[in-house]
Amino acid sequence: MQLTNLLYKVPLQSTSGNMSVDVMKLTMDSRQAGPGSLFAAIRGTQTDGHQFIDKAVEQGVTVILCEELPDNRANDVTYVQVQDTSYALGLMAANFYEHPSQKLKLVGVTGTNGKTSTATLLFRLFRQRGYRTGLLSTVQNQIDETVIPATHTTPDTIALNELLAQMVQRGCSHCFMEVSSHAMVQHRVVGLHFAGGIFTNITHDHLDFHETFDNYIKAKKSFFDQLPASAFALTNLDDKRGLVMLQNTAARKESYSLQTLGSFKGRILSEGLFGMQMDVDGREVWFKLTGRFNAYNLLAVYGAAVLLGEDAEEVLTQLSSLASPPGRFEMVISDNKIVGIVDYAHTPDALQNVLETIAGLRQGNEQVITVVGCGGNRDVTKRPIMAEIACKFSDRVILTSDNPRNEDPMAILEQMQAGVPPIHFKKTQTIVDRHEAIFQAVALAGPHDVVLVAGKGHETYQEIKGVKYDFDDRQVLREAFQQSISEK
Ligand SMILES: CC(=O)N[C@H]1[C@@H](OP(=O)(O)OP(=O)(O)OC[C@H]2O[C@@H](n3ccc(=O)[nH]c3=O)[C@H](O)[C@@H]2O)O[C@H](CO)[C@@H](O)[C@@H]1O[C@H](C)C(=O)N[C@@H](C)C(=O)N[C@H](CCC(=O)O)C(=O)O
Ligand SMILES: Nc1ncnc2c1ncn2[C@@H]1O[C@H](COP(=O)(O)OP(=O)(O)OP(=O)(O)O)[C@@H](O)[C@H]1O
Ligand SMILES: N[C@H](CCC[C@H](N)C(=O)O)C(=O)O
Ligand SMILES: [Mg+2]
Repeated sequence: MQLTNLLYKVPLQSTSGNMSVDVMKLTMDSRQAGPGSLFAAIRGTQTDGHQFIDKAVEQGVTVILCEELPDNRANDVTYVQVQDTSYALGLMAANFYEHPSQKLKLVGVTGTNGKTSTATLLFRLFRQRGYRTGLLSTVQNQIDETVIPATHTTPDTIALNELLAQMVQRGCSHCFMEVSSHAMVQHRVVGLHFAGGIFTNITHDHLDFHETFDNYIKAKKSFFDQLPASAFALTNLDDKRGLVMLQNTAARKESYSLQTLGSFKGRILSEGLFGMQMDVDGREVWFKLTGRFNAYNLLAVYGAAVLLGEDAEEVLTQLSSLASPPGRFEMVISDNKIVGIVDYAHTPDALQNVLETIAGLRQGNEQVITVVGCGGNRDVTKRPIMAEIACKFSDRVILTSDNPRNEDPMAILEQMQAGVPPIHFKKTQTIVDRHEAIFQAVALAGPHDVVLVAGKGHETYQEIKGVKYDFDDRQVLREAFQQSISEK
């Protein structure tokens, strides 16, 4: 694409060099830059992309997009200076891929918890309704039946537009995507046209990145601030910040609630381990998902589908046949009836929701044994809180490693231990090795007891010092069940 077309609507500060060059590829990584490509220098959290401009030039790059022009500029390279490279790149990626988001109905889901669940249920629902559909999620990206591995909850702006363009090419009419708070701050969705936005909830997370809760709220809210008037903005009225999110949006304001009157109203009638009965806008429906948090997700999915023009009754009938997404309250039951639950609860709020759901499903004096850890190189403030919640709602707790990444696993566990109230010391154990921790939990369990393995959900690896080792909580649970039965 001609550089001038690529720069359509991009606020420029200055340019130098030939502006009638052709750009074949966009990249923000100098290691991927070469002849015909445009390298965008982005100031990151680890390093500053501006440091790699010379390297990109050496590799024969055609255009440099930057916030600061280098003093020594190459004659055969075009330099474009903008105020904010990530923002400019967002607009340029949309131009480069010819605005795929305008050629399908794109719905974004934001919030601390429930994005993957909501987006995945919407994706499955719309596929079941016969639409070609796309999904961009933490677990995986999908173009109809084709699975494309995901590296982020929200892909970077270039990958994102490329994926959307592929969806359009494959005839998709809808795409459901997660919009993380990181994505908002880094302008990953800046050039996109949304048909709708959904807010799930907001609780503490990612304070390592956003620093204050206020910044985190602002990041989520900015998604609704940028929605066009043609879109719908569907919010959770029962969340304290539900209305704040929509304060400045131009989009049509819609809401859902389990507690008050919203555009879409639901009520849980009964709950069991294998599903729940709800009243949704006056219709009684049985869902295969359980837990109050899933009642919210289902209501959001139903509301969004209706706002996209689908028939309410048909939507509810089809929703009732859908199962939970992978690693979200996923059950593995042993031959002797120990109930294993693998859940991606990696925030205090999610952990509490899952444990409260389990507590609500208890019928007698079954024990709840929780295995939980916290990821390294992530928000440290949640560590003691998650340990405290685990203790409060469980009979036994085994603190273990999640993805330690580049931190010392024992140091993370010490921060978790600091949250364990003295009265719970006796029921708490610390086992660094996650495999061993799961085996120990199963060894402690008897028939009908619940073993909750929290934090990693669908993940099939454990990341330790830059290496991703094969690890699947569901698989390890199955192995532990087998061993416990053969020993008994
Ligand atoms: C905190 C964060 O979001 N980091 C993302 C960010 O990295 P960064 O800002 O640290 O980048 P950096 O390493 O400082 O480098 C700055 C720039 O120099 C460039 N560079 C670097 C080295 C080099 O040799 N040449 C070069 O050009 C880099 O490509 C980059 O453009 O930009 C990178 C390139 O797009 C991302 O891969 C990286 O995601 C990392 C892997 C990550 O873990 N992100 C997580 C925290 C994240 O984004 N999570 C959210 C959701 C979480 C949730 O909702 O629960 C997500 O959307 O996935
Ligand atoms: N609506 C909800 N409210 C609160 N907790 C939820 C909700 N939906 C799911 N959860 C809990 O949060 C966990 C993560 O859910 P999900 O993967 O859908 O969230 P997410 O927002 O996509 O998370 P991430 O930020 O990691 O992408 C689930 O395993 C469950 O424990
Ligand atoms: N998208 C989240 C996932 C956290 C999952 C947990 N298993 C961890 O590794 O901390 C993040 O990148 O912060
Ligand atoms: Mg997600």
